[in-house]
Amino acid sequence: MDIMSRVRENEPLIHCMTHAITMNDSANAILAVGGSPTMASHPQEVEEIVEAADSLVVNLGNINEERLEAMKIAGEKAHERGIPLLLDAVGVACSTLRLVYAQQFIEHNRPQIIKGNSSEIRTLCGLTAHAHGVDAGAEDAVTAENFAGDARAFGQYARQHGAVLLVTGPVDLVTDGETTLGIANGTPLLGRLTGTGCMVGALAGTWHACGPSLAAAALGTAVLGIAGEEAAKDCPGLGTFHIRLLDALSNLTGEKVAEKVKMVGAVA
Ligand SMILES: Nc1ncnc2c1ncn2[C@@H]1O[C@H](COP(=O)(O)OP(=O)(O)OP(=O)(O)O)[C@@H](O)[C@H]1O
Ligand SMILES: Cc1ncsc1CCO
Repeated sequence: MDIMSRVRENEPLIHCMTHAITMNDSANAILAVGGSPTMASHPQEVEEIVEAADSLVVNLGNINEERLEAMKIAGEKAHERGIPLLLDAVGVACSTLRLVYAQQFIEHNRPQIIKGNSSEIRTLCGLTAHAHGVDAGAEDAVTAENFAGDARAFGQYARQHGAVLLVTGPVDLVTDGETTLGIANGTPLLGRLTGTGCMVGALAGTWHACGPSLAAAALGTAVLGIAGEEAAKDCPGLGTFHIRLLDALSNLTGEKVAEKVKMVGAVA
């Protein structure tokens, strides 16, 4: 059975620690593909909640003191239990606080998937980056021309940290340092709606409960990209796109994804 069907059958419990800007969209994305979301972030209850979870997503967007503390407790619990753990490194390219926190989180808790846009992942890898706030700078985008070089640089970091890197943008790159996948699905509308990167993290974290990290990461971005393409058809504007994105997500199957996925520049 494919990972998408396994999630629909098992309804895994996904603990998704994210922020107000994207909380509702992330919970609905998880529900749309068959997962069961919890979103709690109180430091005094998060350990108990992660104890019961099948997968943890930690998103560094819009942080505050309470979330920093709760995400630390949750990350340690997930590591101790050995459950799937995804770190979404939102904002590490524009905030030293988040960068240092992410580096320590990765060191201590060994997330199996580390996600970010191209500027965020370049920053984590110690490469020059041109972030525009929490968005990626155009100069940092993965393209057909720089794909092989980016695959090498990101692959080295992935091997060193025993993690899959999930890098989003017009072309997405997923690598564990051995296998690198390029995924070209999507629409520019996804870049104009806030929180779509966070939805990719929530989705990858959901499939992470029922499948290997590389496949879960690739599915996360491929599925949002394909859903975006469906939602963009004859779309009058961003508001309708937002609603149709959820419609498309809830209707996608593994077969449809296999038919629609656009792989580019795969390096194995
Ligand atoms: N110009 C584009 N063309 C096609 N797909 C895109 C484009 N821009 C973004 N996407 C898709 O949108 C999704 C989110 O990627 P993006 O890099 O914009 O994340 P992000 O900057 O972290 O987003 P956010 O800050 O809104 O959460 C990915 O699945 C990506 O493939
Ligand atoms: C965290 C954050 N800050 C501004 S927009 C946004 C959501 C996407 O990253």
